[in-house]
Amino acid sequence: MSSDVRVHPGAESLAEAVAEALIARLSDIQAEGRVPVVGLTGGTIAAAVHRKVASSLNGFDVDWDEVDFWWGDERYVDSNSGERNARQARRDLLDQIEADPGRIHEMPGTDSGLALADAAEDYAATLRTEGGGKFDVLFLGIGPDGHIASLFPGSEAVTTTGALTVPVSDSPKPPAQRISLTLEALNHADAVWFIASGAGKADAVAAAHADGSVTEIPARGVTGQNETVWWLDRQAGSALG
Ligand SMILES: O=C(O)[C@H](O)[C@@H](O)[C@H](O)[C@H](O)COP(=O)(O)O
Repeated sequence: MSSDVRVHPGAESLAEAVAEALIARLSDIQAEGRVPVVGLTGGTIAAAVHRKVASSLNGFDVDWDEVDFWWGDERYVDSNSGERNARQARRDLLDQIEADPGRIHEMPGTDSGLALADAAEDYAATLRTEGGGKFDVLFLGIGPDGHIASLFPGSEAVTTTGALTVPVSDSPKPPAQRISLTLEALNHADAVWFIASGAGKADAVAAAHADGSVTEIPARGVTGQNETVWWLDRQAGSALG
């Protein structure tokens, strides 16, 4: 896999660099007269990026009312649960920048009353009808096992084709029930920005850059249509050759 690897000294400088790059990208897209589409992820480094975006003075360059936000995966729990990726993103970013509620496209929670499979299908339908899916920037955290979104190694979800979303009922990382975009859907993104920090990610990052099975290391299976960037801190990049 050929991709752009950008290594920063630590989590703080990494989060700051990613935040500034996102702001610049969104501002450029708006200058072209388009509404940018962003795919968010969960995790600690994503939360740090969200806080940096919210506190950046350059954030004034972006018209935040005119940005669409989606998620690559979500935990299938109550939509008010603190476990939700969306809850974290709202608290650290979306509420701070006063994003347009009509442009925040959360995955359903259990309080929707939908069965897991129907909830996954519901999000796929929303992606189709509301023009999502063609992300300008799609963020992906990576797990120490090489998972991205809620596509875990060896799971059926990794090999699902012909669908935008997949219900995950047996996630090895709690909670067990999740909704994830499929590899096919993730691969529609214009730019894919992987973000990883800390020594615990070093082996997964190196494995993602090595040839081999995508089922074994799902992170091997996603590249942007135009750009793939691995945003790392020094520790996360320490096992790259
Ligand atoms: O739903 C989840 O469990 C998380 O979203 C998860 O997929 C996360 O993105 C990665 O594991 C990286 O997380 P950290 O940055 O916290 O290690």
